[in-house]
Amino acid sequence: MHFTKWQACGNDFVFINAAENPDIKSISDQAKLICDRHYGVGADGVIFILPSEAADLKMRIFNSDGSEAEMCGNGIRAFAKWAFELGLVNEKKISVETGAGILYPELLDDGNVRVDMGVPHLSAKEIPVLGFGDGTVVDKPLINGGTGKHYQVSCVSMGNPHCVIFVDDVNAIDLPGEGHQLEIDAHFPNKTNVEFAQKLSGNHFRMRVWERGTGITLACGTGTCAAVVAAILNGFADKSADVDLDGGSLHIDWAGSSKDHVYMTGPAVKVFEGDISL
Ligand SMILES: N[C@H](CCC[C@H](N)C(=O)O)C(=O)O
Repeated sequence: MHFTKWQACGNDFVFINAAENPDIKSISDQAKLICDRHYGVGADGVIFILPSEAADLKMRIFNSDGSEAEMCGNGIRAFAKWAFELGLVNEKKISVETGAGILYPELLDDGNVRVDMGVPHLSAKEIPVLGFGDGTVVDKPLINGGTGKHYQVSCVSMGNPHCVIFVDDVNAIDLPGEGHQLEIDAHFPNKTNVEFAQKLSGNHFRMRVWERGTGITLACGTGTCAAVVAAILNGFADKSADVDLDGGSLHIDWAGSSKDHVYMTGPAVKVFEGDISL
């Protein structure tokens, strides 16, 4: 099976063009093997490029544990560049059908990609999160069942669930130990991605992430969007922010109301192409 490997701020994916490999089910059933960094290609996830009746193209994303996610922010930037390179689209701004709705990535002249990520989802029901009431969930207490630590969490969905925690020093966090416990916390019926964010100055943040279904990654695009939305709602930033992740930086804009779209700008780079026998 032919694949193309992309990375976006170090979050890396095996891309598969369904036109060449139509048997999505048997391939996605092997996402765990494909993502294995010893026995497979090695990646944080597998992304399929598919035809769509509702948009220019359709994207499906599978985490390295084999679970399918609604959306991938770093992935959709690479998706847009690859689709254009393959000639599947002729415009630099395209529509992509995802589990988070139809989203609009745009190729910029500097090589970056700016994505209209749609609106953030803030009600407990949409995220989903249980036990925090039905209103907008912005800043609620949560006990980390694994360590007993008590965190104030901000819950935001970008189509996929995020639990954002603001701390004084992200480097002091035991990400392997705490990330997984929070990912599977009972408040999150669909589990959650976990972001630890630290305000550096002004609208500049540092963030580390434990991703649902993958674990620690060098960056998470939807997670960065969720963290900036939470920062703005908590009064830690206004309308835009630059976020430094382990693998690179992203710029996020959001005007601040639940009807305003979130915009993410960042890089995506093709690493190599190859073939794998499954
Ligand atoms: N692990 C995520 C999917 C990948 C999202 C992330 N890689 C991004 O860039 O948004 C989830 O299960 O919701």
